[in-house]
Amino acid sequence: MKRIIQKVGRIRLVIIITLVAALLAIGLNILLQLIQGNELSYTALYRALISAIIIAPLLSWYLVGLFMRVIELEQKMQEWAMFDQLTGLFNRRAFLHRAEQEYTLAKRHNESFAILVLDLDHFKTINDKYGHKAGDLILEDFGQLIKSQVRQSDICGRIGGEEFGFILPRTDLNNSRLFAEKLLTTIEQRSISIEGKEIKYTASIGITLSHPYSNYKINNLLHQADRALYKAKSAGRNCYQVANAVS
Ligand SMILES: Nc1nc2c(ncn2[C@@H]2O[C@H](COP(=O)(O)OP(=O)(O)OP(=O)(O)O)[C@@H](O)[C@H]2O)c(=O)[nH]1
Repeated sequence: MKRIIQKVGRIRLVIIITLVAALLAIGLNILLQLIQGNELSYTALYRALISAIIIAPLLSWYLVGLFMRVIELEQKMQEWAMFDQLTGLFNRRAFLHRAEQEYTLAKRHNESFAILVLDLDHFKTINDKYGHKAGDLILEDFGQLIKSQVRQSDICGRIGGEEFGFILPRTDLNNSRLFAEKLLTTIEQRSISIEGKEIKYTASIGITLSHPYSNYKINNLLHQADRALYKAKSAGRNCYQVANAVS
């Protein structure tokens, strides 16, 4: 039903239902008159047809509309369950789910992939200085920026307040470094205007790799990337570091 409504559209569906209702009304009326042994009354047929033509479009317009609203709400709920409202990226749960899928796939095909954890720098200071709304706007802006920077096959999500995770399939250390460098430069060049003030922000990144022969699970790999991120913060921020296990 859902697919039919989406494919046919509300107006066409209402016209189809009306035509079917009119035909049914005439058919049933003829059947009823035959069963009762009456002569075919054209006035009764005419009345049945008119009432079907009046009632069917109104009722079906209302019901199809109601059904479409339910479909829209269902789609919205699915989105809310998967995506972070502020950035439009995967939320933590969806990110971890997709990461596990990539992990299984990479193992099966004997491939490596990169895991990056990125954290916006001094975000508390930004919130304190410009207000929570400005912090939210930066997160929104960052979500847009990320979407323009990653490939369709990459997986990225907001895994904490101002922390983001990336899975780059079939990516080695060299290419992960290039990706991190490109991302940091793009972020650095970005500025957003809030109440006439130009605000700039930076980020720090931790990188690790998943090898097909290693037994590290996604959680272990995220911890490794987190530790590398911590090193990047200690190294002065606005930079990336690679986890000890792969550097
Ligand atoms: N505006 C806004 N702030 C958030 C959101 N989620 C987390 N934060 C804030 O992000 C800040 C994170 O602060 P810290 O963990 O101290 O980190 P930081 O200030 O970025 O410092 P470093 O990570 O060490 O560079 C806190 O003030 C949180 O309140 C959000 O959705 N919106």
